[in-house]
Amino acid sequence: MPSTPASTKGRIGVLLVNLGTPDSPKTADVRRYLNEFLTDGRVVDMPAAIRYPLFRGVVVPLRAPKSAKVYQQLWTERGSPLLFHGLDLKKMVQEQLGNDYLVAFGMRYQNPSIESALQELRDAAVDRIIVLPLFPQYAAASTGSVQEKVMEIVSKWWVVPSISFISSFADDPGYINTFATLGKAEMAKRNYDHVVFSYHGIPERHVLKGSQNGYCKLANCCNHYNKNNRYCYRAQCYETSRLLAKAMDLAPEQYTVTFQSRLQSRLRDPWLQPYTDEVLKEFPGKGIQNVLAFSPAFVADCLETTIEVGEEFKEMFEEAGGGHWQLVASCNTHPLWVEAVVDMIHRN
Ligand SMILES: C=CC1=C(C)c2cc3[nH]c(cc4nc(cc5[nH]c(cc1n2)c(C)c5CCC(=O)O)C(CCC(=O)O)=C4C)c(C)c3C=C
Ligand SMILES: [Fe+2]
Ligand SMILES: [Fe+2]
Repeated sequence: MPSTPASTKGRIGVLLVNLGTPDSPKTADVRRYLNEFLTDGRVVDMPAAIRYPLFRGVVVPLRAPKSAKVYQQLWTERGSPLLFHGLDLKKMVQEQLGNDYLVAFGMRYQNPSIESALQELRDAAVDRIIVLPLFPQYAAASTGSVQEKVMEIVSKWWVVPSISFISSFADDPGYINTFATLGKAEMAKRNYDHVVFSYHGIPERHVLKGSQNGYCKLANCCNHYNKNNRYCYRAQCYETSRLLAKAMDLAPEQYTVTFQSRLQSRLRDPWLQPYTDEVLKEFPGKGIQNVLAFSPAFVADCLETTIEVGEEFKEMFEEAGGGHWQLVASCNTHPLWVEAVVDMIHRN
């Protein structure tokens, strides 16, 4: 008989998840990635009988070669930034959390898959699993899709462990402090006339579908983040912006909240507005010459930050007569961000 009873407590599993990225910037790999991404019913919420033939047969074949060119611009020696920042974050969070925890990293689309990351935790017989989708603001198309995938996988396990989800962290003090610190460092280098908080867009329809008891009407309802719009993407984007502005001592007239990356569709369904590309073209006419741009919907640099905000918007701003456009780097593996993630896990 052992002198002390063995503890029944195992390690705590932590699953960090980001969106996903192609395995390489080759058209074939980009096509495979887009096929998986854009046939997800939470991303493109059309009936499956239309979605699959339309996207696999028309949209993705047309888009893949163009997207591949952009991914070629983004690619580094270490591959896609979204992937290597995620793997680096996982390592650093593991070091900080210590041996009582086991941290795994997965992507919603492509590799490393959520399935492989969950299997790592299962093999280690973790006691319970904390899932942190790396999306600060809740969207059914991003966070919701990760939650659905995790539940689909574990529902097939014979023993289903206790699982908790950190569904959003739009107002998390550590997340806000990381971006504010990065922003202040840029502001110390030069004077800016205006700040833009540019979030990934989603169709307006997605916000309305998630509206509880019809509370959200894409108007002032989103101005205050409260129990009625707890999971409203738009309300959370405004709340993040307000908190960032407060942390950087910005008055309301010194910043604008905008939405980027809308998928142009012939159906012309509206996405969240105002659109970043339209707003920035009006800045020079208003005497705004120096703009500091944040992309707070992303905690790791990726195609949407480095290329869209850092290069494409910069070019558009300059063509419209603007002076200096500067992207604030994302949280990536900033020590404050690693600490913020560790705190969120500890609090869970
Ligand atoms: C912030 C979280 C994200 C939400 C919400 C989201 C919604 C969403 N996205 C598309 C279409 C595309 N997004 C693409 C890239 C992309 N999207 C996110 C995050 C969210 N998307 C990230 C982190 C990335 C970058 C990935 C990388 O590899 O760096 C792309 C691919 C690029 C391109 O071809 O333009 C598409 C397409 C839709 C339709 C959508 C809807 C609800
Ligand atoms: Fe996206
Ligand atoms: Fe609202």
